[in-house]
Amino acid sequence: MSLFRIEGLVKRFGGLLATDHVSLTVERGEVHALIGPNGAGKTTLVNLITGLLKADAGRILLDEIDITKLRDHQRVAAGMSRCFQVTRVFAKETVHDNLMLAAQAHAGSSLRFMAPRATERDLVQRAIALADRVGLGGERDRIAGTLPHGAQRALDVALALAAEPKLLLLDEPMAGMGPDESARMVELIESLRESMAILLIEHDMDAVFRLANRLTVLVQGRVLMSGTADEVRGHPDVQAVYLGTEAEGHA
Ligand SMILES: Nc1ncnc2c1ncn2[C@@H]1O[C@H](COP(=O)(O)OP(=O)(O)OP(=O)(O)O)[C@@H](O)[C@H]1O
Repeated sequence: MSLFRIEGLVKRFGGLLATDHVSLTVERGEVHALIGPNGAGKTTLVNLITGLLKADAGRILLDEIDITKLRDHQRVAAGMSRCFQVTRVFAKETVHDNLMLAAQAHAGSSLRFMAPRATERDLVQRAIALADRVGLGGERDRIAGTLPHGAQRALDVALALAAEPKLLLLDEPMAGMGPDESARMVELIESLRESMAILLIEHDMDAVFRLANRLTVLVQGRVLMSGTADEVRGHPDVQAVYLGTEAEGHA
């Protein structure tokens, strides 16, 4: 069974079908990229998945649990975590304190931690492990707002990992990055795929094609196709509406 399934999802804004009966699956261990030209409905779909928007029809299942009607924090508890285009890092706190807060929030919401209660030492260990996991082990005492942009995004990923997600949603993780920072983010995402499924929304097509096992192409709210990188690249409709000159450089 697929870890994550969207079935016939619909979202209307007045007369506009922003999400038009979208279905897709994400398997365990998969990086699944969602691509499409501007206005295709990627952001709307992400907001439906995370619970920021309510679907008009259809279902969303995570590990066989129907999460369609769950609130956003309940979806996180069910195993879905999101990284934001706008980072939620507390800029005036240290890297370590940011991670402590995230670990604490998860301990408070996780039944596993309830008995026995997570001790301060457990949380410190967890914060250290999270910093190491995203390559910020040497920066734990640094004030988060003084980190370079790429490192702040890595910290944002670590905050999402604190919830121990089964599915991680990465919404434009490379936005605003130069080539070196992008390359480091690709490595980081690569290192995560063994322990969780990833749904990646990203404009950087080099990164997308390097990372994704499968891609879903959205056009005008509809799924044009889902397939491997080669299948997507070779599909004439995709080339026409998306990878062609019409949308060069855009996602
Ligand atoms: N709250 C809203 N009210 C009305 N229309 C909306 C709303 N949100 C999005 N839309 C419309 O829905 C369509 C899909 O928008 P969406 O932002 O999901 O696309 P996108 O693929 O994320 O595009 P981009 O890459 O430009 O962010 C667009 O036509 C947009 O104008």
